[in-house]
Amino acid sequence: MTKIAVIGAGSWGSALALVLADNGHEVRLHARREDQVDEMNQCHTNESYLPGVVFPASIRAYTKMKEVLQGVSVVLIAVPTKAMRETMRALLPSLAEDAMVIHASKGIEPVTHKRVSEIIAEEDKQMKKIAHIAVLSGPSHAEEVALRQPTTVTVASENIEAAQFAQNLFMNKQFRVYTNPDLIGVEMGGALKNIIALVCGITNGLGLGDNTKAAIMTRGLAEMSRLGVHMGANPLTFSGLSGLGDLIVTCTSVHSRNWRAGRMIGEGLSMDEVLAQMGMVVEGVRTTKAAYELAQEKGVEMPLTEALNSVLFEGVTPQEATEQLMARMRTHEVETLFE
Ligand SMILES: NC(=O)c1ccc[n+]([C@@H]2O[C@H](COP(=O)([O-])OP(=O)(O)OC[C@H]3O[C@@H](n4cnc5c(N)ncnc54)[C@H](O)[C@@H]3O)[C@@H](O)[C@H]2O)c1
Ligand SMILES: O=P(O)(O)OC[C@H](O)CO
Repeated sequence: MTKIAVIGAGSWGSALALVLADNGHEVRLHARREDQVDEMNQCHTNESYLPGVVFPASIRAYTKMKEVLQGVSVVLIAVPTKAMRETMRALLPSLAEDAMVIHASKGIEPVTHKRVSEIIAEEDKQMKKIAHIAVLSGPSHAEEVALRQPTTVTVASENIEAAQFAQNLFMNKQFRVYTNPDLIGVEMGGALKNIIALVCGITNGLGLGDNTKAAIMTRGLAEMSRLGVHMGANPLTFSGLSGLGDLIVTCTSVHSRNWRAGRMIGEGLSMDEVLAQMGMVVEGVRTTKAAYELAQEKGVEMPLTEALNSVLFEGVTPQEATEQLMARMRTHEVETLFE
């Protein structure tokens, strides 16, 4: 039994806290709101994020970082990527030496273009409290994990023993965990699939069908892999759970916030209207900006990302973006064969 702090009591932090509590670990959950802490401790529910789910009574929630980190050497962080730096700054002073940090967030930071593990390492540069960083990623909607439906994910770390340690923490009969040493590939896949899910949602909102969806998912995977490999990822990682697997679950499920946000944009709502309606994080919006900037900087071709960036931030309509994509210069499908 391990004492684990889960930072972030939204959909994903709560669902993973439930998995860890099911496995007999002592789970301490950090929430920002006092009423959410009271709800979890007294009613064992989290109605604003996972309605209808009853959590194991062993999960204890706190608002104070110092309290949640008491006696803890393993921390799981599940907050939106944009909150990662402020979360690290809040937790580092109370974090134990040689701690292990596992994150479960799926984004890339605009401007710096950093992956989440890079943000965590950068924030720890002065204090040097973290021994190992790992990421947990893969096709996993919180709503289904909380119902204990069979789910598979990957844990990646540059240190394979750390990945195996995390695998053992989470693995159970309904939650199967694989390991992968390719931290870059696993993080890039998890972040970039959100862009492709937004595009799929937009085409559904436009009333387009399955041919279009298949095209976007297939060519989307091609451009995700192209950028990932350029950044140092193993190409095979993109055919695994954190690549293709997560692409399928995010592009085809009504649970996906990215897909739903895309659909509303396709139906004609503005991005501000959509984000106001969602009330939960839509990681793909900021990650589109980050990936677009990164692809431009590195000279990597990412037509779908570029098209989505033009819709989200440059006033191009979804219809115009679709026409522009279809009118692109003819090209080979598998580019490396002809180089
Ligand atoms: N929900 C899922 O099914 C799922 C699955 C896999 C990965 N993820 C990833 O997990 C991360 C968290 O997603 P989520 O679904 O739990 O989000 P959510 O919107 O459901 O909850 C976000 C949580 O982070 C907290 N938070 C802390 N600081 C914040 C800040 N500055 N701004 C906003 N929220 C802040 C919120 O209070 C809330 O508890 C994302 O990167 C997401 O891509 C989510
Ligand atoms: O709801 P989304 O679109 O943030 O996707 C949730 C998970 O990342 C699916 O694996």
